[in-house]
This record gives sequence, structure tokens and C-alpha cells, in this order.
Amino acid sequence: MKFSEFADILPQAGPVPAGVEISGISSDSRRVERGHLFFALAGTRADGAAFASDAVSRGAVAVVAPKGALKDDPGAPVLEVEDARRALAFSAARLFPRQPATMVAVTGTSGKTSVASFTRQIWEHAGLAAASIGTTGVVAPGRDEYGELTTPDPIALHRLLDELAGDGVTHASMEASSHGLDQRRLDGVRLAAGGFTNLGRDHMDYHPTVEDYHRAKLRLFDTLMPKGAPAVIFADDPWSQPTEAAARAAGLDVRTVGRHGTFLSLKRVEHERHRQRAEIEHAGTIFEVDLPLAGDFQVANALVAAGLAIGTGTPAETVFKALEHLKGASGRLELVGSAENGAQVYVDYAHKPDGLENVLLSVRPFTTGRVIVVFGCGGDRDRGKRPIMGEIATRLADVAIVTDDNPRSEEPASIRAAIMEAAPGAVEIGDRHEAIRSAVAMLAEGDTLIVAGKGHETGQEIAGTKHHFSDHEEVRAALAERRP
Ligand SMILES: CC(=O)N[C@H]1[C@@H](OP(=O)(O)OP(=O)(O)OC[C@H]2O[C@@H](n3ccc(=O)[nH]c3=O)[C@H](O)[C@@H]2O)O[C@H](CO)[C@@H](O)[C@@H]1O[C@H](C)C(=O)N[C@@H](C)C(=O)N[C@H](CCC(=O)O)C(=O)O
Ligand SMILES: Nc1ncnc2c1ncn2[C@@H]1O[C@H](COP(=O)(O)OP(=O)(O)OP(=O)(O)O)[C@@H](O)[C@H]1O
Ligand SMILES: N[C@H](CCC[C@H](N)C(=O)O)C(=O)O
Ligand SMILES: [Mg+2]
Repeated sequence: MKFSEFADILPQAGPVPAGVEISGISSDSRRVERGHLFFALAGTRADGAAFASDAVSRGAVAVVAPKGALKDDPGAPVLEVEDARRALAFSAARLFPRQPATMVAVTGTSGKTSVASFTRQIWEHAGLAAASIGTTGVVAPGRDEYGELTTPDPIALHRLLDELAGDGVTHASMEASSHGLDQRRLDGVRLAAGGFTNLGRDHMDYHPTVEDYHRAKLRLFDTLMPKGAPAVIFADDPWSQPTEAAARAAGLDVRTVGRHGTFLSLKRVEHERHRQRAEIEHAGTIFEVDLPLAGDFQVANALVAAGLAIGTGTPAETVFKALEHLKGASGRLELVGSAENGAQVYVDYAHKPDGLENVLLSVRPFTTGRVIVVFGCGGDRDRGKRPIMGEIATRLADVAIVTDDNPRSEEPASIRAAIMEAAPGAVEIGDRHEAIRSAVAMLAEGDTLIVAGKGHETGQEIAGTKHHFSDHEEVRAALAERRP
């Protein structure tokens, strides 16, 4: 691709001749190849500007950098831009030009993975070639791959979208994490609609305040979506109103869903243990939907997904039929097994205060015995959530077992201590394998056990090493041990 093809993104009046061939782009000097444009980004741990000369010595033809970032001459032309991350994302979109024709993104503290998956499932049910991209990876026809990030970096993302479009995928739903939005990973994605689930405490290690965190989420609506596009907003969250106001101010077509929703209005829900019957009003018609999922919050997620599918052209009747066939995303209040006395064991990905509160509240109505929870908090992540989650677990569960969940570079015992401080009566068992065994061993008739925090994850990261660990496998093994 010729340099001139980036004319609307990168400054042209400079020392890079318009005809120069650009072979690729990179924001990591270690990945630079001959003919690349190198983007020097200021990060959380390093400053890409420090690697500009390294990039040039590996063959970069020019360096794109924020104004004033480069103090020394890297040995190749420097192109200064206002927002280097945005320029990177748009350049990636130029280099990998194809995208599924109908792209939607969903943001919020909890429920993104579920909504992205549900939206894909609805589209599949409608006979469309659909994909979803998020925490649990990429799912598309003939493809199911695990990825490291919830929202991939812009180069990986645009390469992926181009590939999916090439494979014939016409519809794709993706998760927009606050990191992803803030770091402009999705800039350049041509969005047909956007969704919002809720806002709670999360990533306070990255965002200075909840308001700042909310502002990062709002970029989806006020910066990335085109005017007039449907913004599907869950209406029953404390942050629904400010989100709605921002979306309206940005000229979007706001469609609210939930009990207070007007586009999809939830009239009634009857909860059963493993399913729920919902009455949803849409455009003057009441639809009765038998949702095959446990957990109050899954109704909210299903409504946002339904709103996105209807908002992008799938007929409402088809969408509501599809809801009756939804499968939960792996490790989202997933029933993994039962003890011989009927006590049930769920694996859930709740690893933040709101998620934990929700999941414990969701199982209470169907638990005639005790609610038992096994959970921990990740190392090198928001420390403030530890006592909050300790308090929630002891308030809402009858037995709380505090264990390890990816301590990463931190001392595991000190993470547990911070949780225990606010969790009077909780039991501390550091080794997650032992914690799950003890919890399963104590199950009596009518009890429900929630193993929270890891969901689909298959590793336990301790001091920089990732050990294989699966809550699903551990629960099954512990249940098998109980059998005579
Ligand atoms: C804190 C964070 O979000 N970091 C992400 C960010 O890295 P960064 O820009 O801060 O990188 P940095 O290490 O400070 O380096 C700065 C720049 O120097 C460059 N560099 C560095 C070294 C070198 O030798 N040469 C070089 O060029 C780097 O490539 C980078 O461009 O941009 C990178 C590329 O997009 C990401 O891989 C990286 O994700 C890290 C691995 C991460 O753990 N991110 C998590 C927190 C995250 O993003 N999570 C969200 C939300 C999860 C959820 O709630 O579901 C997600 O979307 O996954
Ligand atoms: N709408 C919701 N409201 C509150 N809690 C929810 C909701 N949806 C899911 N949860 C809880 O959050 C957990 C994670 O759900 P999900 O993976 O769908 O969210 P996410 O936003 O993708 O999370 P992450 O940012 O960690 O990837 C679930 O296991 C459940 O405990
Ligand atoms: N995407 C989130 C997942 C956290 C899951 C939990 N198991 C933990 O390790 O804290 C993160 O990396 O912060
Ligand atoms: Mg997710």
C-alpha cells in the first residue's frame, strides 16, 4: 500500500514520499519489519518513543508519534499527530479494509461477553453468518479461538475483521472494554449499533474515578458510533440515565430495554431454577419468552442482545424465538454438576463486586439450604475491590471461602488478608484446589455452591507462571470424590 493512501490519517507534507510502499504497521518495535510504519505510543509501563530508533534499525520507514514525544532523531522521518493511538487504529482499518457489514459493540461493567455471545446466537438462529469477539475469544462459523484480551489491539482486531469478512461473515458482535475504548482499540470499526449493560466498580487501578471509567465507556456512543445509529441501553441501572443522555446528545437513536425500557419493555418475569419466563412488550405486542438460562441478570443481557439484533434488522419474531435457544457463555452461572443429594454447583465469572452480588442474589430464591461461595481477587488489579467483595460474600452467602484467583506478582496471603479483613466468619483456604474440595465436601441437601471468579479461565497465574487450572475440572473431580 502506498504512503499516499494514508493521506487523510497521517501528515503527508513531510519527508516521506507519497509513493513509498508501506508493507505494514506496528506499535511494538520488536515486531517491526522492513517497510513498516512504527507508531510510538505512550503506554502504562513503557514509552514507545524510547524504541523508535530500534524500530528504524529494524526497517521502519517512518515513525508516527504524539507531538513532542520524540526528543532525538530516530534516523527516519517523524510524523507528529494529535492522537497516535487513534491514528494507529485508523491506519490498521486502512490496511485491513474489510469488515463484516453489520458490526455491533457492547460495553458495560458486566454482561459484555454474554451479550456479544447472545447477539451472535440470535443472528445464527436467523440464518446469518455471524461472529462474536470478546473475553472468551472469537467464535465464527468453523472457528472458536481463545484470545488474550477482551478487546484485541487495533492491528489484531482489524486483521481479524478483514479475515472474517473474507470468510463471508456478515454480522459480528464485539465487546468494548473500557481499556479498549480508552486506548482507541476499536476506533475505525464501522459500527451499526452499540449496547450498554450497566456500570459498577471495576478497573479502579486504571481509571482514577468511576466518572472517568464511565467517560471511557461513553466513547463508544459519543465518538465511535455514527449519528442516527441505534444505541441499545439497559434502562434499570443507576448509570442508565447519564448514558442515555450522552447517547441522545451524540445524535444516536436511543432504544432502552428493561423494566423501564420503552423499546423492549420487560413486563413480568417468573424465575425458575434453570429457566425464566419473561413477558416482553415490543412495538405494542407482548411476546412470551421462555429463556433457558438461570440468573436474573441474564434477562437483562438477553434484552440488550435482542435490542441489538432488532436494531440491526432482524425481525422481532425471529429474535424472540431465538432467545428460547440461547446457551450461556462458558462459566457464566454455569451448572457444572450436582452432588448425590441434589445440591448444585455453579461456576461463575463474577470477579468484581457487582457481579458477585448479582450472582449470590440470583441463586438465593432457589436455595432451600445454604448458599456457599468460593472466591478470591486477582493480584496486580484493583486493590479497593477486595474488602468490598469480602463484605458482599459474607453478607449474601452462608459460607464464604476465600481463596486465590491469579495472585500474579503479588503475595497471595496479603490479597486474601485484604478480603478477610472485611469478611468476618469467612474461611480462608489459599490453595484453590483445596478450597473447592472442601466446599464440595460440605454440600448438604438444598445447598448451592458458587465457585466464582474464573469462569472460562484455564489457568492460575502465580508469580509470573501460569499453571493449568480449571474450576470446571476441579468441581467435577471433587463431586466424583463424594460418590461412594
Ligand atoms: C494496561 C493495558 O491495557 N495495557 C495494554 C496496552 O499496553 P501499553 O500501551 O500500556 O504498553 P506498554 O507496555 O506500556 O508499552 C508502551 C508501548 O511501547 C511499545 N514497546 C514496548 C517494549 C519494546 O521493546 N518495544 C516497544 O515498542 C509497546 O508495544 C507499546 O506500544 O496496549 C497493549 C496493546 O494493545 C495491550 O496488549 C496491553 O494489554 C495488557 C497486556 C493487559 O493486560 N491489558 C488488560 C488490563 C486489558 O486490556 N484488559 C481489558 C479489559 C478486560 C475485561 O475487563 O474484560 C481487555 O480488553 O482485555
Ligand atoms: N447484566 C449483568 N448484571 C450484573 N452482573 C452480571 C451481568 N451479566 C453477567 N454478570 C456477572 O458478571 C460475570 C461476567 O459476565 P460476562 O462475562 O458476561 O461480563 P463481562 O462484562 O464480559 O465481564 P469481563 O469484563 O470480566 O469480561 C457473570 O459470570 C455474572 O456473575
Ligand atoms: N479481564 C479481567 C479478568 C479477571 C478475572 C479474574 N480471574 C482475575 O484474575 O482477577 C482482568 O484481567 O482483570
Ligand atoms: Mg468479557
